[in-house]
Amino acid sequence: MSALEFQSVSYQYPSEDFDIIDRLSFQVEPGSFHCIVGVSGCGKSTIFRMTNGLLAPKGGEILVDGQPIGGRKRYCGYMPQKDLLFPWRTVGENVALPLEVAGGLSKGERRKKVEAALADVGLEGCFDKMPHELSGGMRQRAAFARTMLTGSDLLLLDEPFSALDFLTRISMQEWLLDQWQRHKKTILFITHDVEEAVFLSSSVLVVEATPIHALTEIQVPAGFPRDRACLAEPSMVELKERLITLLRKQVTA
Ligand SMILES: Nc1ncnc2c1ncn2[C@@H]1O[C@H](COP(=O)(O)OP(=O)(O)OP(=O)(O)O)[C@@H](O)[C@H]1O
Repeated sequence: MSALEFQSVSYQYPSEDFDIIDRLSFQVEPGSFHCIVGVSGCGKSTIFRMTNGLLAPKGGEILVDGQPIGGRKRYCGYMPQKDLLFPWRTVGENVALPLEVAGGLSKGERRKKVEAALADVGLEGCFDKMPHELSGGMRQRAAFARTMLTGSDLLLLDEPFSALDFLTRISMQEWLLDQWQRHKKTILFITHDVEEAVFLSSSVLVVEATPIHALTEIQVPAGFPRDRACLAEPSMVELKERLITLLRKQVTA
């Protein structure tokens, strides 16, 4: 059974006169890691907003674990481009939000779970800090811990590392692969960075044209676990060039 399936899904923004998503079908296998790449404004985030239920499709069906998403809660975790930690809440209170929304746990039980989630992302001792006291990479890890506490097996990460400096970014990529392998989640990850896409993905999903009618799936030849040295392998360099060519075609079309 697929972790996520789009069955002929369409979407039109009310202010536009065309479908940005046009009868799109694709499937994602459980436990896979796919980066979605495509030029700016092609509709990548729209796919996420429909998957997480923020936007209702005009037609078609979206299934998570074989069940339509309509009326369901907490079937996916979503991390938007900005970390969106509330500045007036401590880091721990921010990370505890999904548990508060779900209900059923005492304050003490919530704190225990959040402390464990913070330790898991390397932020032990940060519960009582304020978000502005954390570095960019630490904030992203706190946001990721919050996404993990939704308890969902499907995670949608929208350009989570785009605002980070290069060195923080590459260590966050390695950290994320480690988290993915340990927790066995299904991850969809939007990025504009072709090297990031190749390094992280089991296969890359390319948006070649808007309206989006299909995603072109391209397998990444390197296996897991992998380290950055694999990026220098001829097959990986070739893949990066292939992706750049595909994306440039769209820019100049
Ligand atoms: N609320 C809205 N109303 C009307 N049009 C919108 C709305 N939100 C997005 N759009 C348009 O829909 C298109 C797709 O937007 P979307 O955010 O999905 O693109 P994207 O591929 O994620 O872009 P980027 O890579 O720049 O984040 C864009 O042209 C955008 O201007």
